[in-house]
Amino acid sequence: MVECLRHSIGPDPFFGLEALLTLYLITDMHMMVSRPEQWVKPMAAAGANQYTFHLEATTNPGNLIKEIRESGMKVGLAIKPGTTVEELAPWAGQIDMALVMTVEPGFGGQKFMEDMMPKVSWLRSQFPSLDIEVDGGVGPDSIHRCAEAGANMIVSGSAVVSSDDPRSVIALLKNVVIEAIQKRSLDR
Ligand SMILES: O=C(CO)[C@H](O)[C@H](O)COP(=O)(O)O
Repeated sequence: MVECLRHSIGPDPFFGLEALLTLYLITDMHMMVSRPEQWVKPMAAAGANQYTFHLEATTNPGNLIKEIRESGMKVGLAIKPGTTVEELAPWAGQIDMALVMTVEPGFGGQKFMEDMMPKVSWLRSQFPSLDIEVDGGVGPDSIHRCAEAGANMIVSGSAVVSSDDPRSVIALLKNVVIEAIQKRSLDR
């Protein structure tokens, strides 16, 4: 996953992105930008596989979903902590991944917002096969809550890079999520 965050609106491209994307086989672009419409074609041309935009950043989510699909990418839809899951729900049947932010977009190292977990649980109960991602403050202390709530995709920055043993942190995060997925499928 590649995160793109811009604080100002301007004509400058994401310099060097194409070279970066060729290094990865699967890339999900998390576009924490205003006017996400303007980057759909450039990201598709650069080789992105999935384009995740913020519901708060567009006035026409339906049209943007269509544009992303027509550009040959999968669709991710993200919501900030202040946005309700009911606002995302009407689009859930048309997207590949819902991203529930557990910090305010901006920078890594923030505290995990546990009170976002009901959004994840609700989405999982309503959309059993939807990819649900959690992003922000996720690490060994919070991963169990995310996995139990139903997240099957995790973004973790600080917890991994600040560890003396990043490999074991990644393995732990992965195992907790896989175990929760297996448990859910047995319970069904
Ligand atoms: O996208 C973010 C903020 O904009 C995330 O919080 C970040 O990328 C993940 O880092 P961390 O695990 O340190 O919260």
